[in-house]
Parts: sequence; C-alpha cells; structure tokens
Amino acid sequence: MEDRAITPILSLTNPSSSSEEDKSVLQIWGKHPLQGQVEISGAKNSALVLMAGALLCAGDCRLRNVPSLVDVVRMGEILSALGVKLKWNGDVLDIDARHLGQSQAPYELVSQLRASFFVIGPLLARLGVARVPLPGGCAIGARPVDLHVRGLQALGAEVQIEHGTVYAYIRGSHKRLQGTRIYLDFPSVGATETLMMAATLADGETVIENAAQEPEVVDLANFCRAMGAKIRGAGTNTIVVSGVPSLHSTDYGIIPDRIEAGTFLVAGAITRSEITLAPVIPDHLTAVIAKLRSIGIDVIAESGNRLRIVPGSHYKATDIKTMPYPGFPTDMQAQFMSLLTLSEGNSVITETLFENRLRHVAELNRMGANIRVKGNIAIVQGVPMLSGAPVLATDLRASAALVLAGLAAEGMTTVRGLQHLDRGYENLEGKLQKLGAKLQRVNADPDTVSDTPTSALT
Ligand SMILES: CC(=O)N[C@H]1[C@@H](OP(=O)(O)OP(=O)(O)OC[C@H]2O[C@@H](n3ccc(=O)[nH]c3=O)[C@H](O)[C@@H]2O)O[C@H](CO)[C@@H](O)[C@@H]1O
Ligand SMILES: C=C(OP(=O)(O)O)C(=O)O
Repeated sequence: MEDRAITPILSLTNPSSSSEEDKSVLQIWGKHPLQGQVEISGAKNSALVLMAGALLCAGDCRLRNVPSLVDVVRMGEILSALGVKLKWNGDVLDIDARHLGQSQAPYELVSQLRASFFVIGPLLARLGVARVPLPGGCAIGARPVDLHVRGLQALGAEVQIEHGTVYAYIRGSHKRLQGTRIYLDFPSVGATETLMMAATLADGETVIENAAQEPEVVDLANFCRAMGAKIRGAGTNTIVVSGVPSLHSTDYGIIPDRIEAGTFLVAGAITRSEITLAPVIPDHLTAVIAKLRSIGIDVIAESGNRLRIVPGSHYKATDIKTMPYPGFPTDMQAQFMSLLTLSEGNSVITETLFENRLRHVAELNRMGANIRVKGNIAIVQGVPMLSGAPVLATDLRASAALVLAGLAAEGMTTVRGLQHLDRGYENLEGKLQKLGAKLQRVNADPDTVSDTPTSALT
C-alpha cells in the first residue's frame, strides 16, 4: 500500500508545531454567491477517538472516510510512538496495533492535541498500564480530565498524577479492569468515550450513567461492536458494556462530520446562496437546522444523504444556548454568531460548555458586528453589513466563524492563525472555491501581500 499523498492543506502547515502560529493568511473577498454541491468529509471527532479505539484490537483495523486533518496526522504520530503500524491510502487508514508495546504517550505529541488523552482507556485495557501526560487546557477552556480519571478508578485502576502525567495501572496479576456502575457528574463526550473503550475488555458489566449521547460516541460504540465488543445503549444516557476477553479486526467507515456540514449550511445562509451538501446524516443536525429555520432559512433533506439550504429573504434574531447533544452544539456556536451579526434584532448566545469560547467576538466586532459580552453570554445586535478587515483566529471554530463572516463582508478579510483551521477542516478553502467563493491562502506576511486576488480567482 502506498503512503498517503500529502494533501495541499497539510503541506501548508507544519504538523509538528500546532502551538506555533501559522504564518500564512487567508484572503477572502466577500459578497460572492455560492452554488453547487460540497462534499462533507469524515468526522474529526469520530476519526480521532476511533484511532485510539483501534488500540483495543491486537490485529489490523481499517478505518475508511478518515478526514485529512492536522489533528489526524498528530494522532497518527501518537499511535506510531506507541509501537502501532499505520498505512495511509487516501482516506483509508490501516492500523495494526498487534505490537502495541509502549504504555507511555510522549508529552510533546500529547500536549498538541487534547484528543490524544483518549489513548489512556485502550492502553490500560490492553496493557494493564498507561502513562499519558495531562493534555492541558486550550484556547477554549481549562478542560480537566477528572471524570476520565474517576471513572477509571471506579473500574479498578490505580491512578496517580505525578509530574504532569497520569499513571494508571491495574493491580494484581489478572490485568483486567472490573466492570462497575459509573455515574458521570456531567455527560462528558471524552470521559464517556474513555470509559466505554476501557470497559470493552473489562471483566463483567459496566454501566455508564449520564453518558454523553453525541453521534461520535455512537460511532465509537459501533466501531467497537464491529470489533466484537458488547455495547448497548450508545446514543442514550445509559450505556451498558459487557466486557469480552479480546477484540478482533474490522473494516469500518466513519460518519460524516456534522460540524463541517453545519459550517457549510451557515456558509450558504450567510452568502444567501442555495447549495447542497452530501453526504450528511440529517438527524445529527436537528438542533442546527431548527435554529436556521427560526432565523428564516430553510433546509431540505433530499435523497442520497443530501441537504439543500434555501436562504430566506429576511433573517431575524434568535437565541442560542449550547448544550450537550441533542442540544445545540458548542462547536457550531461561533459560526452561528457570524450569521446572527447579519440578522435583524438582538440575539442572545449563551455558551455553557466551555468557559472561554467567545474570543471571536472581538474579531467579529472588528468587521463591524455589534456584539457585547457578559460572562458566558454574548448579545448580538444585528447590523446591515460587515466590512472586511484583518482578523485573528483564536481557536478552531472561531477560525471558521471568521471565514464565514469574510464571505459575507464588503471588501477583503484577511484571516490569520490558520493553524487552528487546519486542525479540523479538510481543505476548507478548496471546497469553498469550488462553490464559487473568492479566497486564497498566501504564505506571506499580511502587510506585504497584494490585496487583489490572483487571476485564477477573478
Ligand atoms: C475530540 C473531541 O471529541 N472533542 C469534542 C469533545 O471534547 P471533550 O471530550 O473535551 O468535551 P467534554 O464533553 O468532555 O467537555 C464538556 C465539559 O466538561 C468538562 N469536563 C470534561 C471532562 C472532565 O473530565 N471534566 C470536566 O470538567 C469540560 O471542561 C467541558 O467544560 O466534546 C466537546 C463538547 O461537545 C466538543 O466541543 C469537542 O469538539
Ligand atoms: C473543540 C474542538 O475540538 P477539540 O476537542 O479537539 O479541541 C472542536 O472540534 O471544535
């Protein structure tokens, strides 16, 4: 099998330096209508946890529909550091964790990617020991891992946190975790996933109560079941896992990315364009579609897993409160804020998941938006227009929000901080260009780049 070709998006950034600012900028010339169909990639948040989940199997696992993202490349580096063999072929990834021999995930890699902490459950279940550095916080919040740790302790693991590393091990010679009942104080996606993976190889039955119900949790459960795990209830608030001694090889396709799909729905809405998206699972976007409708935008489910967005003539304000699934996703909050800046009236956006996820407000205000922040609440007063400006992306979804605002603004917007965008969007600018948007990435100091598009874009 040949090595995966480096896609243009990955070649623009250095995958080994997430914390470093990407020097390239995205120039966007707004007010160009979009048309056509966009292809939605595999879900980032499924791909990352399924890659960790593949460690549970002492054989080969094939993952299909793996998105080409910097985060996925980094997760691959972490698996390689644990002794796992990876082979890429386009969007197909073969993972051979037969020789998983290393229980220590390297700090330099873990510190770049929160999802890397997911390896703790499978390492513990397979090897009886795991040493994983604390992933640390990130731009959107402190993001502790106490629920993961408490759950693993309930499963019988000894856990010590020393020198910034979580050291978990199973006492005694049996080397199996013990099934138990775990109530999560909060339906954390990551903790549910960690505990579900750990429980697949445990001795006896584990019940996870107040579990997260996100589609990516269900995707992980389905992947584990395809490897022979016994899991029921994923997608509800109670997950029951009956431990088995080992898991076997499988071939599994990752679900489409509902957040990428939601971002393109907003791209259609904010540019007042009718576009279609495929493949999507409309049920995963219920809360997002309901909010688009209350703003005045229709979304039509068509055959072939397609969604068509039909923009309305008049957009009105709406209130949004981020909630665990099936509530409105925090990962769509920033993109909707861009849309609401251009919707008539006052919208109240309440971010309940992460304590620092409103940093895009200042940047949107630079573009002429009228947004005030009080604690975790943003009050967006709709304005008739946005104007292009230089802006800085502070996290993944903030970067998407600024690109969306740039598509609707008068004149040119220059987005910096693209290392965030590349973590989670596969070739966003290529997909937007195909729909007719005028934008280009330039590898240069924003002060020296031309403010007219290259001939290919005009
Ligand atoms: C790779 C991945 O799948 N990332 C997603 C995952 O992140 P992640 O799994 O980190 O999100 P969680 O659901 O765990 O976090 C939700 C809240 O719970 C808190 N918490 C979490 C765990 C814990 O042990 N203690 C604790 O206090 C967090 O700080 C946060 O305030 O779900 C989030 C919520 O939908 C999404 O925004 C992320 O895109
Ligand atoms: C917050 C996100 O991702 P992560 O949990 O990987 O930081 C996101 O996808 O918006």
